[in-house]
Amino acid sequence: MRLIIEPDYAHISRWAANYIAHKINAFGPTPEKPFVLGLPTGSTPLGTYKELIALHKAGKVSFADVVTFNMDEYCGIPKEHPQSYYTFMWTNFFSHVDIRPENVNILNGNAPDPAAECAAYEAKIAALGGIRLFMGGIGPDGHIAFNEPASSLTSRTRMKTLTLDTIIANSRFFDNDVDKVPKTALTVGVGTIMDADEVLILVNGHGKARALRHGIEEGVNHMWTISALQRHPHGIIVCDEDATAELKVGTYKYFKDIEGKNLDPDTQL
Ligand SMILES: N[C@@H]1[C@@H](O)[C@H](O)[C@@H](COP(=O)(O)O)O[C@@H]1O
Repeated sequence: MRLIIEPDYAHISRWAANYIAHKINAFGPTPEKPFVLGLPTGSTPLGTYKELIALHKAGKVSFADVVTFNMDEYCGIPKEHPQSYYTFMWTNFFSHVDIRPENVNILNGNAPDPAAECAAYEAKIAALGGIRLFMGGIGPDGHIAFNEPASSLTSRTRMKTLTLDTIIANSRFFDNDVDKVPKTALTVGVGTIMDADEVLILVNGHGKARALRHGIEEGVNHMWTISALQRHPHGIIVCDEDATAELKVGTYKYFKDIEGKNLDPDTQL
C-alpha cells in the first residue's frame, strides 16, 4: 500500500485529481473500451471534483468515454432530494464535465426490489470488465462506502443499516436532525471495491486520524473496513498532515521517506 502524506486538503485534492486524470489519459478510453471509474460522495472528495472540473475545462481530461459507478445511495429519499447522492454527484461533478448521462451509474435507493437492483449493479460492473480505479473516502469509524463496522470484508452490493455513529456524522447535511437522516442505504460491498484494479482513498482532518491508524498500522479487521485495503495489490491512501496524528512517528517517517524517493507515481505500490 502507498500512503501519500500531503500538507493539507488542497494538496490532497490536487494530487487525487491529477492521478485520476493521468490514469484516464494513459488508458486511452474509447466508446468501445471506456475507462470505468468508481466514485464516492461526502465532503472529502469535493475538492478533487473541483480540481477534475478545472482539468477538464483546461482541456487536460475528458470524461466522454468514462463510465462511472457510485459507491452508495440512501434509501427512502427521492433521488431529487437535495441530500441524495444522485443530487450530490450531478451538482458537484457530472453537470460540469462532458460525461454522457447514460454512462453514469448510481444505485436506485428506491428500487422496488433492492436485492435485484444490487445484483444488476454488480452484473453491470462485471460486464464492463470491472472497475479500473475506485476512489473513496472513509467515515470516522473507518467505513468505506456504507460498509459499516463488522461488514464482511468479502461483501458485495447490498442494503445496509446505518450505524448511529454514521447517522450522527451525516446529520450535518440534514439540518443536524438525526431523525431526518435515512436509516438504510444501498452500498457496494468491500469485496466490490477490492475487485477494482486500483483503489484510491482520500483521508483528511484530525477526525479521521484514528481510522487512518487502524487502516495502516493495525491488522485487517472487519470493525475498520478500510483495513481491507491492506490486502489490495494496488491500494493508495492520500492523506493530510492532520490525519496522521495517531500514526507512529516511525510509520510517518517511513512513508515520507519512501514516497520522497518515488519519482514515478505508478511504480511504488
Ligand atoms: N457513505 C459515505 C462514505 O462514502 C464517506 O466516505 C463518508 C465520509 O464522509 P466525509 O467525506 O463527508 O467525511 O460519508 C458517508 O458515510
